Order: sequence, then C-alpha cells, then structure tokens
Amino acid sequence: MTTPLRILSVTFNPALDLVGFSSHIRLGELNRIESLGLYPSGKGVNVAKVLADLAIPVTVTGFLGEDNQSDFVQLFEQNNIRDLFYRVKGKTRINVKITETDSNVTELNFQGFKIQSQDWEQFIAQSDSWYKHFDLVAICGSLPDGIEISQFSSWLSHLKSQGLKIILDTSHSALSEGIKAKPWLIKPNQKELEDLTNHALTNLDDIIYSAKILHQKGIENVIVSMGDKGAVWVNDQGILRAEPPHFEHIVSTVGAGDSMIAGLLYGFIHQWDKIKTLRFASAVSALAVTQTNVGISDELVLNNLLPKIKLTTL
Ligand SMILES: Nc1ncnc2c1ncn2[C@@H]1O[C@H](COP(=O)(O)OP(=O)(O)OP(=O)(O)O)[C@@H](O)[C@H]1O
Ligand SMILES: O=P(O)(O)OC[C@@]1(O)O[C@H](CO)[C@@H](O)[C@@H]1O
Repeated sequence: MTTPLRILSVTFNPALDLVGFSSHIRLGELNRIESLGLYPSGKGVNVAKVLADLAIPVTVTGFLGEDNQSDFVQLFEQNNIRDLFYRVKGKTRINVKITETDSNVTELNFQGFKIQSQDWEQFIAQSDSWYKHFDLVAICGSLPDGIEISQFSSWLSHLKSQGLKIILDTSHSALSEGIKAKPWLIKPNQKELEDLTNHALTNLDDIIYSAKILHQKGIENVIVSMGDKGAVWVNDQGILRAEPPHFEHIVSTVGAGDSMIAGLLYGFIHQWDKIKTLRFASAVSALAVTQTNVGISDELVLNNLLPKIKLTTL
C-alpha cells in the first residue's frame, strides 16, 4: 500500500466571515441583514474544514491575528486540524458576505493585518522543513500587506525546488507573479483568469484557449472554475469539463472554490482518475452553495449529487 499524501493548507490572510441574507441590498442606505453566522474562514481554512469533514488529516498554517483567534482555535481543536498558524499582533479581519433573494452574493473583503518583515522571515524559515512533512501544499487566498510579491514568488520557486507539489489558488498580482514559479495546479475562477490574461473571456473556447496557454507554460494542471457553469480541467491527459446541476435556491456561494480544491485533494489522496476526481470535487463544491458555510453537512446529499455532475471530454 502506498503512503497517503500529506496535506498542508496555507492561508496568509484568513478571515472571520460574517454571512447574512437580505432580500435586496441598497447602496448608500441602511440595510437590515438577517444573520446566518460568523465563521472562522479564509480560503485555506475552508479547504481544511472540508478535508476534516471527509476524515482527511490536514495541517493548517499562515498568519493569524492573536487578538481574536479563539473561534479559529476552537474550530481546529474540534475538527482535529493540526494548527501551525504563526500568530501576529492584532486582529484577523472580518469579511462580510450577503446573499440576496436573486442569489447574488455581495462580498466585502477587508484588507487585514500587516505582516512585519521579521514575521515573514520567521515564517519562511519554518517553511524550509515542510518538504520533510508534507507532499502537497495548497496556498490559498490573498496576501496581506507586508508580503512583497517578489519574495512570495521566489519563496514558491524554492518550495517547488524542494519537491513539494504546490496548489496555488489566489488572485491579482499574487497569481500573476505566483505562476512564474510554475505551481503544480492552479484554479483561477473566470474573473481571475480574465485578470491574468488581460482579456474578457466570453465563451468556453476562449477560456480553454487561455488555460491551454498556461498549461503549455509549465503548469501541470489548470482548472478554471466558472460558478454555476462548472469547471474545465486542462492537463497532459486532455480537457475535461464538469457541469453541476441547477439549483433554484442558492444559500451562499462563498467557499465554493475552496470546496472544489478540497474535493480535488481528496481525489489525489485516493489516487482516483481525472474523471472521478473532478466529479467528486464538483459535487463537493455544488453542495457548498446550498449551505451557509463550507463543509460536508450531509454525506448522503453529497453522494446523491455525484451522478448529477455532467462530465464531458473535449
Ligand atoms: N450556483 C452554483 N450551482 C452549482 N454549483 C456551483 C455554483 N456556483 C459554484 N458552483 C460550484 O463551485 C465551483 C467553484 O465555484 P466558483 O467558480 O464560483 O469558485 P470561486 O470563485 O473560486 O469561489 P470562492 O472564491 O467563493 O471560493 C464551480 O466550478 C461549481 O462546481
Ligand atoms: O480576500 P481573499 O483572501 O482573496 O478571500 C477571502 C475569502 O473571501 O475567501 C473565502 C471564500 O473563498 C472566504 O472565506 C474569505 O472571506
């Protein structure tokens, strides 16, 4: 039997997500919001939450504000998530997420804490031994102020040179600079891919063309997520498209992409083929949009979703 892959999930800029519902948001006016929850989150934390629900051992790291860490600590303890977060002075940010009746989700993501150069230096010194303990490192979400983008990119290259498989799920300059390190997998959504290529991608052919170019540049797996239109996965084995079922009622799309990353990791750990892996990842992410928070709330519902994912080899 082969040794299971060991997973590290990194969140440099976590958040407490304040999730709510309003029939209609009026800009510039007072809006009364129904509270749906306050969840310790951030992209890599969400990935870990889903993996923990799927009974996969996972370690988390990144930066966490020491002044409001209790909800995170409780989450990690209750879910057996190994906590290697580096504590920094101050508070982790709160992000606001509001779903409206028409399923539109408005997100207000705040900037977060500022990382001091000594925090970054200590963090990367610790990361130098990751290759001994982990196989796959998922680096998820935005970079807080204080992390120089060029340092970030050369750090990624260093991790890669140590033999780690890097999954990079970020945006803006962290993505455009990060891909220079040729991560093993990236999962931009359509908007992130548009920003990266500087083109409006109006149809599936355009999206696939751009994904292929990134793949040819040395990124082994390029997966573009397209919200309710599903995802396409370009790698050496070809192009695979997944389409989720249609949901009349969306609770919150927040964390759908993170749930997809967790589902992909689950497939890699079990050495599933590409079709089985993307089917599972798509079902996990589709489940996420029916909930206020990420996670596998009901395995039966997840299993019922699996046959409803349409897969097409293109
Ligand atoms: N409305 C929806 N119905 C069904 N499945 C959905 C819907 N929205 C998203 N998904 C599923 O979730 C996946 C990821 O969604 P999306 O492209 O919105 O990711 P994202 O923008 O990275 O999300 P986030 O940053 O909030 O985690 C999609 O590929 C799809 O499988
Ligand atoms: O500001 P970032 O780091 O890009 O994204 C942060 C965030 O929007 O991502 C998660 C959903 O994917 C949320 O839990 C969190 O608030």
